[in-house]
Amino acid sequence: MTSVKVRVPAKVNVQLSVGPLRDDGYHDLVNVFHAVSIFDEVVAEESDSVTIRVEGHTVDQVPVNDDNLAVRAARLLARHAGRSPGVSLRIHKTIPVAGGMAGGSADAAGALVACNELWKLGLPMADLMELAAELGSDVPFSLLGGTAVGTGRGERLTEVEAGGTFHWVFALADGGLSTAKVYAECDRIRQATGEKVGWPAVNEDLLRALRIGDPKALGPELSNDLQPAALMLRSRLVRTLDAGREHGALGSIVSGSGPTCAFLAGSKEHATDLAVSLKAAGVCRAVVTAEGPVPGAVVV
Ligand SMILES: C[C@](O)(CO)[C@H](O)COP(=O)(O)OP(=O)(O)OC[C@H]1O[C@@H](n2ccc(N)nc2=O)[C@H](O)[C@@H]1O
Ligand SMILES: Nc1ncnc2c1ncn2[C@@H]1O[C@H](COP(=O)(O)OP(=O)(O)OP(=O)(O)O)[C@@H](O)[C@H]1O
Repeated sequence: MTSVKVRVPAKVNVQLSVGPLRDDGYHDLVNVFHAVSIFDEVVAEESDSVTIRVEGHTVDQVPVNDDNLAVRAARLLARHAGRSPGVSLRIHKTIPVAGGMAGGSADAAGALVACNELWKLGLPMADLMELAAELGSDVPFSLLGGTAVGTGRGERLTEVEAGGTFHWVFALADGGLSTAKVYAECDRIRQATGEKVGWPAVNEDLLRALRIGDPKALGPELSNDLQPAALMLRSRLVRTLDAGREHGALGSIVSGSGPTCAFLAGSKEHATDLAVSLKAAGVCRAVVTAEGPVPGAVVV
């Protein structure tokens, strides 16, 4: 039986600047994405109907019906290509579920690439990117990978050439956070404090640090406008972030909508040491090291 396997990375947002709430319920962003070496695998096999199986940690929270983003991606692609959507999808999840690392988006991107190959559609990347944007704001980046600036709701991407490999430590939390609820909390805080919300702009110092591959310069530039909202909804993350700083992380930040926390290290050895310290501090469910940037969804 023909089968296609695709590997798709998680992301961390090294800058997430959130503009005002738009009429369509989304926010305009400056979203600097960075793909890291934590991967989900999507396997697509020929089938008469659409089926989905999900394996891995905390997969009980992942829908195994038409709500699954990978199933939605396969159906959307089939409709676009004017063919039947028959495919058997199997997902092996390593990216934390509802963790702020674009796990569902990764699976959607993986299904687009896998089905394009399985069904021999030969659609170009540009077409897949358009379909990806229909599925979710983070899905185009999961296809592209690397490092990129996202504008609009995060779906319009411009690649950034990173000048080296960055070493990261991720503190995974128990239980996820809903992305929509975190954005809503961000709006609530802004309204309550009367904060004036400006048009987001890319941080040029951050881009420079990425381009020259300098983690010491990148660390202090990491920023996430959703962090106060994530900390309000999950106050114990304050301790997690503090522990990273105390143990010498160059930068400590909530990843996207959280609750995963990301720590930047100066080298692979530094990342390993930091991971050991964070584990010992008992401030999270699990600790993983990863490096970035890595490519987006690829057939393996
Ligand atoms: C937090 C991030 O992960 C950072 O990369 C993304 O902005 C979220 O991307 P995503 O999970 O693909 O989100 P979507 O599925 O497009 O939207 C989920 C919900 O998040 C909110 N949302 C998302 C993107 C955006 N630019 N503004 C928003 O307000 C909306 O309430 C939306 O209904
Ligand atoms: N293939 C999938 N994998 C994970 N979650 C999925 C999938 N399909 C649908 N979902 C639903 O999407 C919700 C968000 O999960 P996801 O792992 O994408 O969150 P996230 O990583 O925080 O997203 P992001 O970082 O893009 O905001 C889950 O609670 C789950 O109900």
